[in-house]
Amino acid sequence: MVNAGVIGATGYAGAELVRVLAGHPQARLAAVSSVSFAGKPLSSVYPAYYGLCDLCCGTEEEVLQKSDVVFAALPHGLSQEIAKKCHDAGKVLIDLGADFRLKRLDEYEKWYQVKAVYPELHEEAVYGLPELFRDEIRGKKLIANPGCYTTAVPLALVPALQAGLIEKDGIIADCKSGVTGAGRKSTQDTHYPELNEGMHAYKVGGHRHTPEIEQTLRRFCGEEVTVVFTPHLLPVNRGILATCYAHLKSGTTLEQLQQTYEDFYRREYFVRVLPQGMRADIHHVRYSNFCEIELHIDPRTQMLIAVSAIDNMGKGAAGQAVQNMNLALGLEETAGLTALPPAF
Ligand SMILES: NC(=O)C1=CN([C@@H]2O[C@H](COP(=O)(O)OP(=O)(O)OC[C@H]3O[C@@H](n4cnc5c(N)ncnc54)[C@H](OP(=O)(O)O)[C@@H]3O)[C@@H](O)[C@H]2O)C=CC1
Ligand SMILES: CC(=O)N[C@@H](CCC(=O)OP(=O)(O)O)C(=O)O
Repeated sequence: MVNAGVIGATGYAGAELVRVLAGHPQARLAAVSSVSFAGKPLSSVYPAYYGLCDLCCGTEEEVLQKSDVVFAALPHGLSQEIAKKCHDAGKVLIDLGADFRLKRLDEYEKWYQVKAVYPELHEEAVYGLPELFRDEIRGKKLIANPGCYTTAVPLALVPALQAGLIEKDGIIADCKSGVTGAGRKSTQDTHYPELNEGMHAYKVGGHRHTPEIEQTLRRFCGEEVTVVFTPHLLPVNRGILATCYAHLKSGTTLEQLQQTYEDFYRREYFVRVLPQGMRADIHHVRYSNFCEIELHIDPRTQMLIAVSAIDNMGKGAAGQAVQNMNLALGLEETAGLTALPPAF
């Protein structure tokens, strides 16, 4: 059995990790931590876990001591010291935050306003998007788990980009997120009367996921890529719907695109390329690690429209983190992640 620990277990991503790990056949939850709820059972923070996971919230140090694999689900800026401690103690760290995602440290420092204190750890970290970088993740000890938008958008675009079926200029990612993406702390934007029955774009023209999406796309076309990324807040709990637009290279057909995506994801358990006529829907992937992709061509504008759907808490956070743990430890990649999404 693998001893897994969660730092920041009282947040949405941490609590979802606890739920996923509870169903993992080869992992046991060894320790969880919180600052605000120190000494209290996790089930007092999330009553759904009462009688099922009554572990008390301890300190970060306790998690580090008791775990072989540490998951950090903290606001950005807090994982660098944890990574250093895990490195020194030879433990695996899967960081759900953004501290190790950007390889260009000037970009990290600019977008997150944080100093990169251990450049060698940033160098060592691998980007945990298994469908795109699986071989880099196997056996590694420091894994940067991508965020929700930065998973949904590249999965929708990379097959076409790598195959040279779309232009790298003029890519647009128009995305909608459920409110759990904003974390547990309430704000004016996430306050029920102001959120319910509404929808708005936010951080337009400057969201910090933009350089992360560009970093991934760059790796599949070997050149700089600039993306227009616009996120919107949807009045639902879970889900990311990413509608991605790109100019087609002359002569590209829908049949060619469909075949390219089906071939690219043929062996991927978690990615479902939908046949023509089926719709990608956040409803179909809730509480799961699955991603659905739907493909269209607009013949008038000669653009690809690729729509992907994931659960921001699943494939966009905790599910993918467990998939990364499985890969890092040499376990079955799908272990603990095979439950069907609820049908309704
Ligand atoms: N929600 C999502 O869809 C996704 C989130 N992520 C990333 O995962 C991370 C966590 O996000 P999320 O769970 O949504 O956030 P929440 O705000 O829901 O939770 C934050 C957690 O961090 C802890 N925390 C906050 N400040 C500190 C501090 N100064 N020292 C120690 N612990 C602290 C809180 O613990 P306590 O207050 O109990 O001490 C809480 O457990 C973030 O980096 C986020 O960007 C990534 C992908 C998707
Ligand atoms: C709705 C909402 O606010 N979503 C978050 C993204 C959540 C996420 O993916 O977190 P990372 O920043 O760790 O990638 C946002 O836009 O910042």
